[in-house]
This record gives sequence, structure tokens and C-alpha cells, in this order.
Amino acid sequence: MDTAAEWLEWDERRAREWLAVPRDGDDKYSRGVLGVITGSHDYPGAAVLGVEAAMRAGVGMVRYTGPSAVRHLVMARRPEVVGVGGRVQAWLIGSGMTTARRTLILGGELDQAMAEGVPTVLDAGALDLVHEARGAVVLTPHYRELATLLMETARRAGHGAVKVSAEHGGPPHVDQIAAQPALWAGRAAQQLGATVLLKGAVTYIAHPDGARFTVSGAPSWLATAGTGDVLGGILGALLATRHRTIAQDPDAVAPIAATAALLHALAARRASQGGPITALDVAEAVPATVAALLSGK
Ligand SMILES: NC(=O)C1=CN([C@@H]2O[C@H](COP(=O)(O)OP(=O)(O)OC[C@H]3O[C@@H](n4cnc5c(N)ncnc54)[C@H](O)[C@@H]3O)[C@@H](O)[C@H]2O)[C@@H](O)CC1
Ligand SMILES: Nc1ncnc2c1ncn2[C@@H]1O[C@H](COP(=O)(O)OP(=O)(O)O)[C@@H](O)[C@H]1O
Repeated sequence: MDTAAEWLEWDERRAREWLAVPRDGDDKYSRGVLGVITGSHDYPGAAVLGVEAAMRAGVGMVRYTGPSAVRHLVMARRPEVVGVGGRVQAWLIGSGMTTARRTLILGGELDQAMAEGVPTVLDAGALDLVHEARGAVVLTPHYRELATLLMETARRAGHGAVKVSAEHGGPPHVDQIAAQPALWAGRAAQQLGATVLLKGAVTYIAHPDGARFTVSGAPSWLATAGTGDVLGGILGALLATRHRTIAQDPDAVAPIAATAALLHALAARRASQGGPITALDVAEAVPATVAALLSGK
């Protein structure tokens, strides 16, 4: 199950099928609303980047209900965003947040979001909420974050889980994940019961039931601060706009996650043209990248 041969490289033809195109009868609600709880006093920019990317990936509306100080920055950049809670079709949680401080500031909102059972992206400081979430979850760690999550998961579940992991040599060190990202993305998905999108030069998407996708070909200029936050926004938007598909088939989150990673990589390539890029450049390149994907160019 974890061997490289069983991984399918995601391509533009497949991705096109997972993009939602609005129809005449649609309004902002029917297209899908993304709820966003991201950013913190220390990392407000992560919230701005994720929301920017979600809006540009074609969501119907974004409700941002993160820390109030961050909300002002998000709304200053994107006045389309609604700052009050309400119904959402998907959640994006955790970019720019730390586990230690998030409960203090946002405990109630997070509990409520986890209980709703809608598709949810858990990033950075919210990865460990995988144990609370009731809907289909996509985790978006980089190598260090996955190592920490697997270590904490083993510790939290006590002796039994440590023993299970120990069959494979115990929770992995970050260097082990870097050496065998496909293996550890697959194991993490099985162990955590969630789709894992493991970030790096190649992105690995693993579903607990066995779907395995890779996305390669992103320019290495993409290795710059905040691009993971942009990916979170793109993915959240795609989950919100395909919520009906996911309601019928929760496994659809894996190809949707692969589509988000490919869109992110293609937007980076479009923005870069061989030169340096910022995270915001990648977000700004998303609409033209969606248009090119849809037209098959
Ligand atoms: N503008 C923003 O608000 C941004 C927010 N971000 C948020 O920042 C949070 C932390 O993410 P990270 O992945 O950085 O944190 P991690 O805590 O995973 O990584 C920090 C690690 O990098 C090491 N490190 C730090 N500086 C280094 C250096 N100069 N050379 C070598 N190693 C170094 C540290 O020792 C530590 O081990 C996340 O919540 C993320 O979403 C990032 O996306 C960057 C942009
Ligand atoms: N060498 C690389 N080549 C191409 N893409 C990369 C490379 N390194 C990282 N990436 C991509 O850049 C993004 C970085 O995300 P992340 O590590 O979360 O950074 P941040 O926390 O700063 O947003 C991910 O989408 C990852 O797949």
C-alpha cells in the first residue's frame, strides 16, 4: 500500500473534473461558503493569505471567525469577507495558529466547528484536532508537523497506540519522513483515519482507504514563507464548492485535495515564470490558472 509504484501522479485532465463551475441558477450560498479560523497575534498574515487564496479559487463566500485583531487585517485586504459566524459548507482551520494558545482564545468556536461534520482542512496549529473532527478531514502538514502529530498521537492514545506504531519502529523522526514521505503519508492516513496531504517538493495525498496521489512539478521557488497558507485557502475553497459531491462520497476529499495541490503548483509556475515569487503572487495567479485548467490550455 505504501510503495511508490501505487501512487498516481495527478494531472490537469483529472483536476478539471473536480473544479466547480457556477451555473446560472447559483448564488453565493449554493456555490459554497468556507468558514475560516486561522491566524494569531504572532502570525496574522497566514489568515490574510489563506482567505485571499480561497476567494481567488472561486468560493461563494468566506466567513472569517478567527481572532478579532486578525479579522480587521483580513477584512482590510478582502472586504468581501463576512466577519460573523453562520452556516458553512467547509472549514479551514489552523494556519498561523499555535496549539498552546488556540484553546484559550477560540475554544468555543473550534468545538462548534469540529461538531458540524462538514469537510474540514486542518493545518499547522490545528492538526491535532483530527481526533475531534466529525466530518471528512484533510490534514496539510509539512514533514516537521507530521512528525510532531504522530508523536503526540502515540503519546495521547497511550501504551496501545505506541505499541502499534512500534511495529513500524515507533513514531518517525522528521528525517525519516523526509527520507520516505510516501511511506509516512500513507501510514499517517491509516493511523489517523483522515486524508493526509504531506507538503514538500513533491506533495503526497493519501486517503485512509488506499487512494494515493502525488503532485510534482511545482517550481522550487514555491519554498517560501506563507505558500502553505495559500494552499490551505485553495483547498478549503474546493471542499466548500464540492460539498454536495463529498456529502454523497466522503472519499472525494482525496482527489479534491490533489486538485488543490496541482492548482497551487500550476499557479506558482504561472506566477514565477522562472523567477522568485511571494505567497501572495501565488494566490493572485489562481484565477487565471483555474481558467486555463478549465479551457484545457
Ligand atoms: N506570514 C505569516 O503569518 C506566516 C505564517 N506561517 C505560520 O507559521 C507557523 C509556523 O510554521 P513553521 O513551519 O515555520 O514552524 P515549525 O514550528 O514547524 O518550524 C520551525 C522550525 O524551523 C527551525 N528554524 C527556524 N528558523 C530557522 C532557520 N533560519 N534555519 C533553520 N531552521 C530554522 C526551528 O528551529 C524549528 O525547528 C504556522 O502556523 C504557519 O501557518 C508560515 O506559513 C509563514 C508565513
Ligand atoms: N522544494 C520545493 N519545491 C516545490 N515546492 C515546495 C518545495 N518546498 C516546499 N514546497 C511547497 O511550498 C509550500 C510550503 O508550505 P509550508 O511548509 O506550509 O510553508 P508555510 O508554513 O511557510 O506556509 C507547500 O505547498 C510545499 O509543497
